[in-house]
Amino acid sequence: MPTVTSDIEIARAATKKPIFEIGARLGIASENLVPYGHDKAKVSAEFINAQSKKPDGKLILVTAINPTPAGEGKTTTTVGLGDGLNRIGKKAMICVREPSLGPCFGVKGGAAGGGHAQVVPMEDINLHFTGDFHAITSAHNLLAAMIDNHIYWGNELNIDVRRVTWRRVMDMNDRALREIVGSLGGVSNGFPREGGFDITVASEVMAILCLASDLEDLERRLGNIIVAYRTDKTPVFARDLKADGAMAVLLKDAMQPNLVQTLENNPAFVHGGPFANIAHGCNSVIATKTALKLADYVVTEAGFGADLGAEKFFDIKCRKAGLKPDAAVIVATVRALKMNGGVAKDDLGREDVEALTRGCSNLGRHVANVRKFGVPVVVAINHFISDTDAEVQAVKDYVAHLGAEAILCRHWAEGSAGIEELAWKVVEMAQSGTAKFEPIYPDDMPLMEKIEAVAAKIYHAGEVTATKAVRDQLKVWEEQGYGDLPVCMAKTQYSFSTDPALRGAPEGHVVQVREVRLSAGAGFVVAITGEIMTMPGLPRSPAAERIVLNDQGYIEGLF
Ligand SMILES: Nc1ncnc2c1ncn2[C@@H]1O[C@H](COP(=O)(O)OP(=O)(O)O)[C@@H](O)[C@H]1O
Ligand SMILES: O=COP(=O)(O)O
Ligand SMILES: [Mg+2]
Repeated sequence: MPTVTSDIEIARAATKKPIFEIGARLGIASENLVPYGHDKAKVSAEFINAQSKKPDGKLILVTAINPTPAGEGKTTTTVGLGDGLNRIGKKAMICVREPSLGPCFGVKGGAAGGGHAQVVPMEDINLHFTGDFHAITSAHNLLAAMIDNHIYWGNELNIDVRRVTWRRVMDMNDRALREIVGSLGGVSNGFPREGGFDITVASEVMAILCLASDLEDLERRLGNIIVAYRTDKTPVFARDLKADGAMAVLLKDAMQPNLVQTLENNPAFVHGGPFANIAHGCNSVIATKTALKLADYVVTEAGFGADLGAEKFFDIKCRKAGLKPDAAVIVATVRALKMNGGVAKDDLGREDVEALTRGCSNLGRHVANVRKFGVPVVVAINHFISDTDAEVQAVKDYVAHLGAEAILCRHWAEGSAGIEELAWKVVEMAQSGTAKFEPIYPDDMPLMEKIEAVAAKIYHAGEVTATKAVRDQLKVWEEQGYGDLPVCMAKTQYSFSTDPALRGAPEGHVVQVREVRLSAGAGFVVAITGEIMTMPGLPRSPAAERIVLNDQGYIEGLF
């Protein structure tokens, strides 16, 4: 097996251009860029507002099949495809999410792409970047502190201390903080109550930043956050605590998209970072809409498999932002197809065409699902060194039977030179005008029926179960005027079902909705199914154990 240069070594060897040059290629003058060093910058709100009259470029979504724990290369393929489009002479840019420190120091590692398809500087992007996540964490926890402080000083709003729904967040995996009791230690510390921490990427503030159209909309949405209920079950909003102004101040800079570049010096926005299993999983609307004004082709990603990220990209982000996607790329890997065909994680390196063909049922389901949104689909086989010709051919043959095309892509190993065929295919699809995007359910469908529509049409569930309390809560929110909101399904990323071990394309399974949460600021209702966690834990041997500074003070172990 040839030695593989690590992502961080490739990224460190990159010849980056000054960020002002990258901006100039997009028509962004230096006075409209706020530099963070020489290779990162935020784009000014004034410049963004001045682009509104320009025509939009074509919008391409990169999604995937149900992944292995390592991920199947959506971000890598988004970067590679952006480079590939520029290589064939198209004016293209990419929009991806900011990585979370949680998976970076936990299991999955970074989220800046991989191999010769990365955004750089990958260390900065995977660590503190431009501080957006710290700002989101601070804004979220300021609100939490103001809730307990209000209760401490007499609780004029008559908050029912048993019904505070706003938790705290931290951008790190820490199971010990999932359920805590705060304000212990006596009178001066306030009124003890149960609470807990979620990971920052699951925060409603993150979702608000990603869905807000500008600073005014951001502040309005922040004010709409429901933090608690009174004993008469009426909601208490962030604006009742006068927290929205200060939160917007903390988020002012974070609202501006971050401009960086790929290894091949092509422009990239990296902005916003919600996960797609516990949140909506898409980068910010403001970055995507701005990119559409600056480039002829915009390639963006949505987290995990198409049952999660793509469904939310279509039903939440596109619906609410008025975006009309022109094409979709479904990333498939031989390893994930074999895992969906029943092969154990440790045996994925061995050729097994039979298991792979069984696992193709997962790919076929995702192709059919994306087509239900009226978006044309192409499959990108993200080539891994361990793939055999027989396995790759089996995927191509299977996809051909679906009336679609599967294109072998070697961008991880070769950069843009390895993905030209996909780039040409995406151009053909986007220019064909065949896309007729429609969300999977209408705004005025009752909330429970929306959950049932996603479960039936996307997950192929046979039934959705929910307690009377959950159903009554949805009815109350409809009476309070939230019935037109989309739903955001919190579900395992490993299966169409709520059982992470049920791979492939299960039919007729039962989706149990155990809890619902109203994100009144973000503008969606979260339906939590199965055992999904909003604060992940660290694995037995976290990646943090291998992330160090070497003798020259350089970072090692980030991947
Ligand atoms: N073709 C490939 N060969 C080897 N490793 C890859 C390949 N594509 C992606 N990777 C690695 O797999 C991991 C997941 O890739 P990523 O693009 O983050 O996936 P996703 O965005 O779908 O989670 C990263 O560590 C990346 O470097
Ligand atoms: O929300 C999850 O994103 P990835 O699939 O890119 O890990
Ligand atoms: Mg990713």
